[in-house]
Amino acid sequence: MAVQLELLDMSVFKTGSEDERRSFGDKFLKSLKDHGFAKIVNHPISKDKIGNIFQQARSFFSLPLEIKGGVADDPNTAFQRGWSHVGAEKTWGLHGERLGFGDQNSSDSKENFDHGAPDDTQFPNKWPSDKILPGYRQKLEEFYNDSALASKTLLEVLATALNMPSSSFTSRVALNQSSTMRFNHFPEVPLKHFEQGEICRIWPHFDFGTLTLVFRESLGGLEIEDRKNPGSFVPVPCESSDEMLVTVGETLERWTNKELPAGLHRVTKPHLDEEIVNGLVPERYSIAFFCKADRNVSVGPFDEFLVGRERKFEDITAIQYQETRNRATYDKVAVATT
Ligand SMILES: O=C(O)CCC(=O)C(=O)O
Ligand SMILES: [Fe+2]
Repeated sequence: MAVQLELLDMSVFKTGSEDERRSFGDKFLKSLKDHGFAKIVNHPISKDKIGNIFQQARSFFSLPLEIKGGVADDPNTAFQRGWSHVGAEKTWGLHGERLGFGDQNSSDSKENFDHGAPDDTQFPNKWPSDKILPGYRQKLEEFYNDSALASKTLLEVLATALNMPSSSFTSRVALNQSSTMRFNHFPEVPLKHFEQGEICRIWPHFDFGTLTLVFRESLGGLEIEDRKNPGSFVPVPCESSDEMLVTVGETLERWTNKELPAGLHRVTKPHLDEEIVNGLVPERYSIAFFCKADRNVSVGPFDEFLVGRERKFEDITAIQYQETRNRATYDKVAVATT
């Protein structure tokens, strides 16, 4: 059975009263606490912008392999930049063994394109030339900035709902150094590969950052852990193309000493039979904005969450944490950078 998360209406931050904003914050916190996820509508990123950015994703992935290869990601660096071919990422490496899914040869049945902050000189972005994809870079940079702003608003709302100063989380993402925007493309696959347990579009994982904003089209496939039955997954259908799904990532789990546990999720075949066409699972696209802590900030628990409670996480910097997670995803040694 699918989970129906309440649709939270963010227009209250434009036109609503103080009470409506507080009520949004309380519901947002409850949904994140109970499920690790929340669904938001009437957020600041317009339907047109979302439609346009999916168009950009389609244009990029339909380029010939040799052009995509010209902006290939280097898995030895801490942050992903550019194109990762189908099978490059092995999300299985993060939790597959513990959860008993797949095996160590299981890679993700997807290709992706990642970019970070427009002005990042430490891990520069990789762009296809403007002659090949006119306006691609500009549109993606705009979407990155819009998403960074929306994430900051949500982090402020969340801190306020937790009775903390509103800037508690945003002051740790203020340099906007580490957030990443990702285009995912899941090519068409025979259904039988899913049924035989050979593949997953993305194996069960937690995102690494604070909050993730996910944009999807209607085709299903995203499933979240059913916290009443740990280790089992339930679909979260996309009810409207401008809906934004917000995910609690590992950094927020660590900062709150597990007061807000991260949301385990995976991408697999759609749960509705009518979405399978002649034994084939159609191609699917999604877009994720991972709002991540600035590089030298600690991802250990805040003092507020340690009063009278056992410390669950060590104090390490966000960049060190990112390196360890990236290494597990690619099964390779990431270069140490500070
Ligand atoms: O495709 C989706 O719906 C979710 C994507 C996701 O979980 C990710 O990119 O980390
Ligand atoms: Fe994810």
